[in-house]
Amino acid sequence: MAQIIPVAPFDYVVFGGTGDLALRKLLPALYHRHQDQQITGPSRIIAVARSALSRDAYIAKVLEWLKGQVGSDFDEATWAAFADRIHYVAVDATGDAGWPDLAAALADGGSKVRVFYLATAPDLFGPICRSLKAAGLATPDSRVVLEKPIGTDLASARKINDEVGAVFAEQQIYRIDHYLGKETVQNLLALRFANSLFEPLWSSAWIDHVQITVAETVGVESRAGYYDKSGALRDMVQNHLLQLLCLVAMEPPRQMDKDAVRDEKLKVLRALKPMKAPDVLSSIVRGQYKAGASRGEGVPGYLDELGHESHTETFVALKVEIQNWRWAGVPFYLRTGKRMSEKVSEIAIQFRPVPHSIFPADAGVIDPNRLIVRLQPNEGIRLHMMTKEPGPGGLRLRPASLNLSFAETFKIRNPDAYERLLMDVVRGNPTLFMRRDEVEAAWTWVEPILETWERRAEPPKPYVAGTTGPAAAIALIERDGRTWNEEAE
Ligand SMILES: NC(=O)C1=CN([C@@H]2O[C@H](COP(=O)(O)OP(=O)(O)OC[C@H]3O[C@@H](n4cnc5c(N)ncnc54)[C@H](OP(=O)(O)O)[C@@H]3O)[C@@H](O)[C@H]2O)C=CC1
Ligand SMILES: O=C1O[C@H](COP(=O)(O)O)[C@@H](O)[C@H](O)[C@H]1O
Repeated sequence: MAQIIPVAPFDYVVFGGTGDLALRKLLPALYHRHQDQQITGPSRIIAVARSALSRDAYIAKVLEWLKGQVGSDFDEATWAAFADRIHYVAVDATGDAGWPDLAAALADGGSKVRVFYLATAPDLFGPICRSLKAAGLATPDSRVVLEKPIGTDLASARKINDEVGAVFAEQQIYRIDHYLGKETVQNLLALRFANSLFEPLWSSAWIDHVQITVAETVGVESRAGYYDKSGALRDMVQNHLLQLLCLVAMEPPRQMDKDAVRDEKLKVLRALKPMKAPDVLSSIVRGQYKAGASRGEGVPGYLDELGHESHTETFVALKVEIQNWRWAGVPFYLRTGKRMSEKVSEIAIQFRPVPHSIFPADAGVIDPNRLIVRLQPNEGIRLHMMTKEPGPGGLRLRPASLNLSFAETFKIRNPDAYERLLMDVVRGNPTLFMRRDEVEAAWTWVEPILETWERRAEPPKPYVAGTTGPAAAIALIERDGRTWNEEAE
């Protein structure tokens, strides 16, 4: 049984409270934390949105979504107590309406931790923060959580950071990247820094290359409006995939502390080899899904869903290099896409072959070791090794795996990333959140790619929905004599 340490009583003010993110992720995460008795005393969730809704109507909406999201963890008694914590205030973030009501709701809050979670479009972050200040609600101890995306390029990210920074000090600002809250992503830190086994091997001396894959089976569906202005590079690579890369590649931080960890990640981002125009053409593949099949059912293409022509990429594969002593010459292959053959997020560390084989040729081929960190689904860690095939006579080598399945080992529900992150904000621990300089360093690296794409105005390569992406992505890695890890679980 995991140890649950209750957090101090809080007022969580969720802007965008009627939105998809709040209803699908944030409220269910808070429900689970409440159910596990981590949320204490008079803690409240104050949902804020434009719609004129009564508290009862909002609670009914939450209930409808929650049942679908938490499944068998739903129970009436827990829900009744959780619903008591929920309040709703209609506020227009870009106008004057509703702010006095929010101030009145917070006035009887007592001395609780105050968190403003901005689950809205990022162009509202500045106006919301200014209004919070004008209404006297942004106290020196309160915290603000910024959902991704933080801007669409470096200039817009800086503008948002400046606007929010004019109201809140950096230590009050929590820029969320929910991948950092995933259990297996934190396990990557445990794997690297709570075991002495891997660190001596963790460099170009022993590692041939690294692959990071985040594949989804879903299409863009109801988020097409947002997604078409974003694309896979902005939506997934600039944040989630680069954060994963940082955790694989960073030097050991001196301690698990907010600045020690974020300083090391920042060094990696700054060491990424810049993508000049020729590199963009040779090292990156953009794709867009056409109609196909997903889990046995026909699905439309991206353009059919969107209803107009678009060059936005729904898939991207990149070969990335890190210019430092540890990683010189070790390619990091990243890929992410929508409407892929299966939902899988994993990191594959491919070790170098043995320097010399002592075995006769008929013993079989010696596959180099491969370490797979599976982020989702079937979270766990697998180490592929060579073993001797059992039996007398001769000596034949066979690949086999050491398999650590988290579900089988720990037998507890795998909490959603938001559960941990929402509680970390209340605890005042920003280690698993992005600092301003990290976000801006990531945009600095991504921006020349976007500029090259814009200048060339080439359409992305088509791929059939339900496949592993465009053929050019396979060629990207095979040109180097390597292959994507597609092994089945
Ligand atoms: N959905 C997801 O899975 C993820 C979303 N994000 C990001 O989070 C943000 C929110 O996403 P999502 O929930 O999907 O968006 P939705 O469009 O579903 O929700 C937007 C929310 O913002 C509110 N809102 C809009 N304008 C105003 C305004 N002027 N004043 C007050 N409230 C306003 C809406 O209120 P009302 O309904 O009353 O108009 C609604 O609650 C986006 O930036 C998105 O990119 C990030 C990661 C994942
Ligand atoms: O931030 C985002 O992440 C989701 C994928 O998250 P996961 O936890 O389901 O792996 C992605 O679908 C979405 O487009 C993106 O904005």
